[in-house]
Amino acid sequence: MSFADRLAEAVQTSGSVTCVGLDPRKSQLPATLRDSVSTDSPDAWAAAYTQFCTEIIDVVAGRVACVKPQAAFFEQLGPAGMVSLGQVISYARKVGLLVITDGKRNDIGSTATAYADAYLGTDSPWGSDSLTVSPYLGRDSLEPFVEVCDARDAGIFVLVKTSNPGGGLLQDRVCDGKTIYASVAELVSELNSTRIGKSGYGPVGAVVGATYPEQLAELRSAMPGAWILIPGFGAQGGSADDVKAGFDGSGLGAVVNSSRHIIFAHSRPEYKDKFGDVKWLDAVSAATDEMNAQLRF
Ligand SMILES: O=c1ccn([C@@H]2O[C@H](COP(=O)(O)O)[C@@H](O)[C@H]2O)c(=O)[nH]1
Repeated sequence: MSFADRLAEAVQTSGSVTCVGLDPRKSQLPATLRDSVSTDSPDAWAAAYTQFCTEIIDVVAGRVACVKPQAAFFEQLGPAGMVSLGQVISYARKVGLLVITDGKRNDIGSTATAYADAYLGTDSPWGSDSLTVSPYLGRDSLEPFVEVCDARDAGIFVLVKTSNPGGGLLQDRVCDGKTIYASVAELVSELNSTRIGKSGYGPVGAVVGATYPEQLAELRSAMPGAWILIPGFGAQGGSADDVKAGFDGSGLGAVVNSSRHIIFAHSRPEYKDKFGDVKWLDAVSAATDEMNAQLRF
């Protein structure tokens, strides 16, 4: 089954459009886990990251649409962190969760093929269902990813309108009468045009931040066949109202990512007293329920 159709199925069976972001940070791990790291070595932290993420995965499996490990936090630990990332991807897939690896990769076409081969598809070394990619190198840098998506029923999410405050510096520039983000959206739609599956969506998705609700509405209409990954919910200020426009009439078409507000829920003021560090997994569970409830439109 194509990635787009599998994502639709994951949303329908879990009854959730939530994507849990797996962004482990040493200083924010629950004290119970942080204190178990006996030597300050990359290997020890990597083992803690694997434990942290797999325990979260156990709590959210079947209750959310997908997970999004952020490669940067694993890369911070060097090779040991990369081993941990591999373990986390494979564990999530084993328990039936779709994985979006957030690596924002891309390069010239021949190198893009190597990235695509590396990350995409169950038989690839990383075994991820999908990957975030940058459009900056142009169409010939995206096509190799799309070819691998076709061959392996995988997906990509192209950065279209990012959630950060400075993204507009380049993305909002007007060129040939339209914004750069609108031009990227056109490219996303073109690449999907011959690849739309049963769910009405193709393998080429888009990243659009919850922090730009007006542009999200514009981009939903501009890319009717593209799944939208919406980061920026929660910790970056995006709300349920802000992401509403990302969905189609059947409640499909978008998944909303929250990382810090779910995985570090034990330190949020509203959960701290009730759960604290000891019951950090209960805090993850409560934050997941809360987000699911907010996004039930
Ligand atoms: O435009 C973008 C693209 C990616 N991200 C990533 O999503 C998560 C957000 O984490 P929160 O803790 O929920 O803020 C993180 O991995 C970012 O690198 C994004 O925020 N915006």
